[in-house]
Amino acid sequence: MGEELFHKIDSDSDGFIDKDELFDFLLGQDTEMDRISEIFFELDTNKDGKISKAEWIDGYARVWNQEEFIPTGWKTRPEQTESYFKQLDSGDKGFLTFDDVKDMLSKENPGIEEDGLKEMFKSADKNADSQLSLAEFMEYFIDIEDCMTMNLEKTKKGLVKSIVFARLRPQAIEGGHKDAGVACSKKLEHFDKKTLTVSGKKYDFPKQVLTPEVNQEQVFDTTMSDLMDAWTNQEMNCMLFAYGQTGTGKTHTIFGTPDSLKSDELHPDWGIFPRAVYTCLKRMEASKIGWPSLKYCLTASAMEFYCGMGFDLLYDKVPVIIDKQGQAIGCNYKIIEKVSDLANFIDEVYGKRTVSKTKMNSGSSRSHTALMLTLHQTGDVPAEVTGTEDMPGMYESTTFTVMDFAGSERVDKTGGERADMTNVGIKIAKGEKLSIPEQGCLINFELTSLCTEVIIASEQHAKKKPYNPPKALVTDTIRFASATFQGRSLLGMVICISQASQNGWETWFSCEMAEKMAKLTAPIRTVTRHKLKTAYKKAQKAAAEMTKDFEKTDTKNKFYALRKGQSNGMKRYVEVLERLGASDE
Ligand SMILES: Nc1ncnc2c1ncn2[C@@H]1O[C@H](COP(=O)(O)OP(=O)(O)OP(=O)(O)O)[C@@H](O)[C@H]1O
Repeated sequence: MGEELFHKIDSDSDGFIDKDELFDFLLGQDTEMDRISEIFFELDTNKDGKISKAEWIDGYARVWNQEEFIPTGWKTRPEQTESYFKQLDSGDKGFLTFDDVKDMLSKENPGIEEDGLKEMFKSADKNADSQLSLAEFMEYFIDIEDCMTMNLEKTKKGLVKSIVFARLRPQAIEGGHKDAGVACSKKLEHFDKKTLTVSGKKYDFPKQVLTPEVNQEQVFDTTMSDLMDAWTNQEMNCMLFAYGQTGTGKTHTIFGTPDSLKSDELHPDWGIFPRAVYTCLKRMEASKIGWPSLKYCLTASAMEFYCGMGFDLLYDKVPVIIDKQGQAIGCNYKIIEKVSDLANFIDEVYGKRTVSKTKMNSGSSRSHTALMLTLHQTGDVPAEVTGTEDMPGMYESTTFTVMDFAGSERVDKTGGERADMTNVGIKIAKGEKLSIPEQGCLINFELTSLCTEVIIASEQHAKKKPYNPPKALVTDTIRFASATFQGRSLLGMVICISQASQNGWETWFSCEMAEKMAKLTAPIRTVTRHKLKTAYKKAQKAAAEMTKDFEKTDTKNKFYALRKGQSNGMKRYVEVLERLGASDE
């Protein structure tokens, strides 16, 4: 707890808490200015004007035994509210008595006498059993308005800007990310919390540079705060591009260590994906308290884009159709009820990915992977929300996609001859296998095309014109990702960067790409809400048609695998809607 809190307060992640950081944190907790100065003085034992981690760990418990600790955001982050409830619950009873909450109430309401605090307790204690259950505690204290607030950056025309971050990989002690002291045509010369300088060019596109010492929790809190809110509370689809040279830590950033995925409790090594699952499930549980008609189901799907085409990683790698809206049709999915359900999902996904050994990473991914978490929600929507009338049994689904892009690399690093895109195109058309340099060539082509699409989309939106992703001469990868540029999803991006001198060119390429992505401005749309029963009928009809199509298809027909995947995916979707009660009378 002490260490976790240290990182939370150390907002610039320089390894020290300075006075401003402590003030920022504690003023938010309603602590008096004088008391904050006293706390700072007490913790800064060597009086160098900053609190090191050792000083913090040493003094934290001492100081906070005198102060009751209230975590930041406990009223706006349901996932924090639960842990705060547990902290207050002396003796792990599973409920709170007046004595448990008395100090917290008096801190929150300075000047109110004990009788007044008792009145508050009574108001929260709905069933008058002198105990606050988690549900009662949340219902009384959670600030729904604040939960719904996002800080998206917008242009004057109201277009939403993409949210781009850079994460620096720690120096490796061996392998391709150990500094070999080799001069390269480009060089990472400097980085700080906001900028990166590569060969004289200063990049200021990152909303924040996540420096090497930044831990997994901080990466999630920083990069995902708005995306999580958009996805779980604001009816928006979200897409996070993870990009970087091979071995720079994309998989580490997305998933974290394999062992950590066995845990269902918050784990320090979890990457973004398990944290998103954990936070989403906690939020849904908390939402059910204030909104009893809510039912939800979280599903995970995965697609691989290899040789420009999409394949379902959860169903025999059958091809997936990307429709005109850039949506993947008929992907199979797994139901995720707890974080440890992800372990199997990830084993399956990453076991099936097309991986080649390159000089830089023994398990380098030479394909792009889309990992999709879809939150299906149904419930009665009250008139206060619709603005018109009560709408019973409504349904919506929002998807959070992580697009794990294979990195661009110079040919001499992948090991092989230089490839040419025309020959690559001919080979793909003939269905021939690509060599590693040819896979690299296609990857570079797709990444460059994506940047071009960002520029076109932003120009169109600035002119108040719609952007249409290209239909011809593009790969499925680009059609899928560029739907985001239309405003169908809120876009975030994390680029992972190596510090090693021999990787300067790749670092420069990553910065150039991220700089372009950061220029994206789009009119972000919310998803459409339907009646659950209507969505169910439509899905049943589509599943029946697709199954009929598939059953009529000969195994030798080139569309056999595709139709098999579609019919399976649609049947599974029908099952999800049934889980939500769509078939109940
Ligand atoms: N921030 C970090 N902290 C600790 N270890 C890291 C970090 N980033 C990367 N690593 C380690 O570096 C190695 C390579 O990282 P990872 O597999 O995540 O790279 P990648 O970018 O996904 O590569 P590829 O594109 O080839 O799949 C792993 O052993 C990982 O644990």
